[in-house]
Amino acid sequence: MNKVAVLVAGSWGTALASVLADNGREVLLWSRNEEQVKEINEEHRNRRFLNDVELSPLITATSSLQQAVEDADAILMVVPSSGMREVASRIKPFVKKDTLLIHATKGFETGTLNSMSEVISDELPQINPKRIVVLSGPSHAEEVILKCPTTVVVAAGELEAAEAAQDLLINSYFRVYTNPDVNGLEVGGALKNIIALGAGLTDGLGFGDNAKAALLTRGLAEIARLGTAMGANPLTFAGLAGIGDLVATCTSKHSRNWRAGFKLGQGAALDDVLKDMGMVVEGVKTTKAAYELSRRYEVTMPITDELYQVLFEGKSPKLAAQDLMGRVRTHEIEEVASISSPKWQG
Ligand SMILES: NC(=O)C1=CN([C@@H]2O[C@H](COP(=O)(O)OP(=O)(O)OC[C@H]3O[C@@H](n4cnc5c(N)ncnc54)[C@H](OP(=O)(O)O)[C@@H]3O)[C@@H](O)[C@H]2O)C=CC1
Ligand SMILES: O=C(CO)COP(=O)(O)O
Repeated sequence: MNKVAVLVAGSWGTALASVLADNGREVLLWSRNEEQVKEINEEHRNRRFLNDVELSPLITATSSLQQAVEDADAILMVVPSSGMREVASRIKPFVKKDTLLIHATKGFETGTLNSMSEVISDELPQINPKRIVVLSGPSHAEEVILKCPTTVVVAAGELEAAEAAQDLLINSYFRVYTNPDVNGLEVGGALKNIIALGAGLTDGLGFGDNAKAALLTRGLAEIARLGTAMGANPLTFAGLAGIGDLVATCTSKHSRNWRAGFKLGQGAALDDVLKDMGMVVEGVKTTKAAYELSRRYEVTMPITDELYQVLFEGKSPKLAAQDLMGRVRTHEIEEVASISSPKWQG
């Protein structure tokens, strides 16, 4: 696996392209922005997203999707969830059926409530769905690009596909685990952004560490409740794509979701916060998707419900916090009647 296409040249795509280049892969990094392509090729920089870090000469940028993917042994899709279907459908004519397809996007499709692997599978029917790999875990681009020690996890229906992705990406500062639980990784990766928005909100409101710990812990409980109803292994949420990513995102200055929540907690309006960020804040759309998924799967998700009302119905964050604290008293741990966890064959 020597040639890898990375779509797109946002912060996470560029950081993953650097990991691949450090592993000796030839990387074609696609962007729809000609100026960014020129900057990467001529100056080896992607200043808008990753400041002044120098990129490897093994990374070549292109604005042609065909050129990026047609000779690629592997394609790494890192498009924000809102653009995944469009980009997947545009590459369809050029993707061969044995290409390794990995995605590292954290979100669900608005409207259909499809996961990203379902969207990719719809648009690229030539790829065996069991060979679509999900990459998730606690991994801020700003730290990966500086080669800070990072651990992630990849999941696919076929062990061999997950191991191929592991081989492609693992190195001395980027440790990659495998897991058969595609649903668990996709639910954990997407929904932690809701809780990160909430953690930012509580910090913006001036609540303390107790409130943040409560939000992380009870947030994890509702993520696991929905994930399990969708067929995930509850233990996945005790791993990198669950508690690992929650800790990294809810406590980090790098997190766009935390930063957006913080500004909302200080009284800013959602539209202004998103405009100022200039980068993707997946948690906003994911709050809507999770609110709808909780109804589809008949799962109680009080934090998601309150955040939905704050983001989309003008509820005050303070009242949302009061309402969460004033819920009817309940047990901490729920009975789980039967769990059927995904497993690899053989
Ligand atoms: N940043 C991180 O540390 C991590 C991010 N992720 C996930 O990775 C995904 C991408 O996030 P990230 O790289 O941070 O986002 P950024 O905001 O850094 O960059 C997003 C990029 O996507 C481009 N883009 C958006 N929509 C389209 C489209 N329809 N077609 C083509 N290009 C498009 C934007 O281009 P333009 O500027 O032209 O709009 C921009 O270059 C998200 O799901 C995020 O949750 C996961 C782990 C870590
Ligand atoms: O997913 C991430 C870290 O694992 C990045 O989170 P943000 O999108 O909130 O920056």
